[in-house]
Amino acid sequence: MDSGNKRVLIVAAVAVEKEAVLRGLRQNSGPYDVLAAGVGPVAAAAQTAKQLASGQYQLVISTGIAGGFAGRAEMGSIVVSEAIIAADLGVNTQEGFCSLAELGYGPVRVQTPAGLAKKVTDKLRQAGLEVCSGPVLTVTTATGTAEGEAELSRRVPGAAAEAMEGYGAAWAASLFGLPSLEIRAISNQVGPRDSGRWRIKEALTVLEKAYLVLAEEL
Ligand SMILES: O=C(O)c1cccc(C(=O)CC[C@H]2O[C@@H](n3cnc4c(=O)[nH]cnc43)[C@H](O)[C@@H]2O)c1
Repeated sequence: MDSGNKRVLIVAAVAVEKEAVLRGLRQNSGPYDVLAAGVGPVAAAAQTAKQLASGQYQLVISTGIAGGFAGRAEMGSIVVSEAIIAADLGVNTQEGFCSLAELGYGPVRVQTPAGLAKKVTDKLRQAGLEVCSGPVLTVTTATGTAEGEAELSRRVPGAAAEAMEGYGAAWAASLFGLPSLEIRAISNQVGPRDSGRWRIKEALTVLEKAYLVLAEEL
């Protein structure tokens, strides 16, 4: 991530995520700003757009913890987006889910520049982190059943993770003509709700490690 003379905006949802990112970046005054924008795509989009209006940025990163799809992203691993997809933006019909894109109302996907995704993935892997690069889904309702997980895997083959903000931040970035990326630490598996198996502290530690590695790149 060559920042040139422009800044990188890192958009987390909640304070503990923001703090983990800042610990990784060693709180120093590099060319980045870290926000806790709130939970969900609307909060992420609104806060990202507000911040980008200053015209100081070259890249937006949506970040935090996420659910991982089994067989793609296990607990304690990192997911780097190839694309950021609004996976539940559409209509449920008797024939099944129909996305906004299929209905002709515009995109539901923001592509991450391939070179950027590869560079970040390689860098994190070289540092010994377990990393998967793939589609990261944005949902407005977290998945809590095996059927829900199966349906999302069917809609987006190769889906690596689900979270609740990425598409909002990425859409705001695209309105300003900026590229975006999502970097998530996996705290739980997507599927039947079992909050006793969530590993939020561990995921926040992995998130911190990821930003320690990326600090030199930002
Ligand atoms: O209580 C629950 O069962 C529950 C299930 C999923 C998510 C939550 C949250 O309150 C977390 C929302 C927050 O964390 C991100 N996140 C982390 N894991 C997931 C997930 O599996 N699906 C969706 N979002 C997830 C999300 O980006 C929010 O910022 C509670």
